[in-house]
Amino acid sequence: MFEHNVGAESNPVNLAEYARLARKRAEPSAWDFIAGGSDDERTLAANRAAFERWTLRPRILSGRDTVDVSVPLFGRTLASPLLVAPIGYQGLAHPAAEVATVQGAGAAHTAMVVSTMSNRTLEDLARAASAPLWFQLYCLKDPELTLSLVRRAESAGYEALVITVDMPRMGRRERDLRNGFALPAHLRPSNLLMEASPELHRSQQGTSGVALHVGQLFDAALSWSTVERLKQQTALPVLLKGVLTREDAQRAASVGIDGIIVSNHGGRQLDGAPASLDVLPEVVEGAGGRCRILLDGGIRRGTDVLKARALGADAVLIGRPIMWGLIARGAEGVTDVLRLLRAELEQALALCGQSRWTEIDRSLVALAPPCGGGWSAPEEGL
Ligand SMILES: Cc1cc2nc3c(=O)[nH]c(=O)nc-3n(C[C@H](O)[C@H](O)[C@H](O)COP(=O)(O)O)c2cc1C
Ligand SMILES: O=C(O)C(=O)c1ccccc1
Repeated sequence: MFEHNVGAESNPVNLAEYARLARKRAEPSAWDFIAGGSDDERTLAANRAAFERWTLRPRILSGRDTVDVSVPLFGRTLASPLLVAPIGYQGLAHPAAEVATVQGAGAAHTAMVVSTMSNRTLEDLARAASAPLWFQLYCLKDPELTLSLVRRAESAGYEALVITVDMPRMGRRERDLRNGFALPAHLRPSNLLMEASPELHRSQQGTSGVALHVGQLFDAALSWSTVERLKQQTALPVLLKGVLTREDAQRAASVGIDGIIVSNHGGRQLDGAPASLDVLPEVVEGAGGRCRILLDGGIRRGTDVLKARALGADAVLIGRPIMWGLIARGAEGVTDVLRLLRAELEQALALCGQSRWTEIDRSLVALAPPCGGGWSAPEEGL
């Protein structure tokens, strides 16, 4: 359905072309870590397939010639509904690691979520920022260490706390096991002041150093009481990332959680979990208007962003395509990926006869029989 070779080498015009460029440039085991999912990668594939099942219902003769994609969120207006998803170990993608991503996102006026597992300190990243930053928290076995990360994020000016709740342990990423993937010795989880564990850097076929490290560090018994305590301990808006059911959305709302990120972690955790888009409506229902709803997983086109909005998302996060931009072109690549996606979104909005992001509703989409073709980037590596 979409064949595109011309210009892909030098000047990508869409995210698929960035994927191709990045794949050529990346070190193969780093590419596999970034691109891969868990087990059979069914959930990874499902994220994309879900978008292909919806069509848009454009309305004609709207008489409107402006588009406004700004979105009010947690007391501030974001320039667009796109955010950079939290991604750990970005030193695998570029020597400047998260610094380049922060700069690239800033140039595109796009908010970014910084991972607990960044290769630069959260303070260094705050200094490099020119757009809002949120902090993504992995709850660690040591509750004092966890709380110290929250305090550091508050002091550095981060505007929201995203608690990732879908990784009590790391999914089995078979590409990493096959590659004996480990974090190269020159890279560190810089926010964690203690000595890095040797396991993290030990390459051994059949094991993942990153997964072993997660097993040592992360709270495998993470529970609602931990989340409720953290909510009481901070004045920042708190979001839960990794909610996929109505029941959990109801509970999150009832304990005062400010936002939910509907996510299956880009197909990297439970394989067999539903596509995030497919469960968006039930999560919206469960939250009952009490939380803001964000979504990530498989967003590759402006029209995907529009579909997520029509089904109830207030904003979306972009994961792997940011790494494609970073690998291909550093900070400028990140900016370009975000600009391309935003331009596609504005174009799609206008062609749908809409002028405001905030006014889009369910009537903009309809379920359609499979129309063939679809996303053809090599990210799945098949
Ligand atoms: C290489 C990589 C590292 C990631 N690291 C984190 C992380 O540190 N914290 C987190 O909450 N999510 C992490 N994620 C998940 C992303 O935030 C996001 O949920 C997912 O990538 C969205 O799907 P997409 O890549 O299809 O856009 C990571 C994803 C990738 C691909
Ligand atoms: O790989 C991931 O999905 C992820 O969340 C992570 C966790 C620990 C370190 C780096 C990335």
